[in-house]
Amino acid sequence: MLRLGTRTSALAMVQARGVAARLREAANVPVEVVGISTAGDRHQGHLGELGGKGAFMTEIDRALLNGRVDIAVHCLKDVPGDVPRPDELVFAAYAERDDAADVLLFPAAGEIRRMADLAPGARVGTSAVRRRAQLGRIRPDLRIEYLRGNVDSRLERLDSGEDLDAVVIARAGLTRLGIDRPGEALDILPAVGSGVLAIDCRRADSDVVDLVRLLDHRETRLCVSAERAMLRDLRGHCNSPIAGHARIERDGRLSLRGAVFTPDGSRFVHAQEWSPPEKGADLGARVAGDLLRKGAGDLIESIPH
Ligand SMILES: NCc1[nH]cc(CCC(=O)O)c1CC(=O)O
Repeated sequence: MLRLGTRTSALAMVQARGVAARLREAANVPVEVVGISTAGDRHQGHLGELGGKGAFMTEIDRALLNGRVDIAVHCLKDVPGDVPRPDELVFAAYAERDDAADVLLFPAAGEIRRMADLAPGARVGTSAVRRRAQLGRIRPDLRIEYLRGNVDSRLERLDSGEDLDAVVIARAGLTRLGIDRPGEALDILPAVGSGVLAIDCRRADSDVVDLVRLLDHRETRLCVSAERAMLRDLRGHCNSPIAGHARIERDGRLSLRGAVFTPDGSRFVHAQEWSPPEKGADLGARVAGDLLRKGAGDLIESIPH
């Protein structure tokens, strides 16, 4: 029996049950999902007060390290790029990437269905600095309100009609939760790791690592290796508006686009490079180098954290 740990949010649980089902099918082993409450889920205020996204990781890492669970499932997007992972743990699989897009959603009872129809100064909810910055580039008039919490509570606040005209949510999250509502896919660069589930194991548990490897998706791993290498070299912190997205092009090469913004998006640097598919780590380093030469370091350092 394998025990699979994850956060207790509806999204985390639905993701974990999906991974458990795929493991049972691929490896013919019983898998039990264990919900683990994390500081990030318990805390209602600004994530920065807890030191950022790592607030979702600590308890789950501990449960893996002390043997309470054997496997953990994380949204890779929520795994900080500026803190090294524990040496004893390894991401044995990256599941095939789902849609990486960010979608703008509107109150269910209203008439508005497109950003172009939002009035000047309309209020848009998001907690992501990357979304805030890129919305600022498209529609500098919009008022961005800090909104975090699980998908359901964000949609509830939107639909209450009280104080928001739109919210930005990851398409992958909506799809996994089976939420089907009209929205507008935003033409912005996604977060590093968006739409990817990372499956964590104890490195020394070679039997478990071998089973979990059955779920690894090669193209996703290649893309992720480029995106994460870029993120690492940029030394971003949790308030850094950083975007990065890799893909395998039709000619078989791996491409990576990266960008770093000021908080309001008024200034930014952008880079894109290509490499052979197996050279993701080099590609990430090259794109980061290019961004840093263009001034990304100053943009990142000028933001308080
Ligand atoms: N930051 C929270 C979070 N982490 C991963 C997802 C969705 C799934 C994904 O992109 O992997 C979401 C929801 C959202 O950003 O709206």
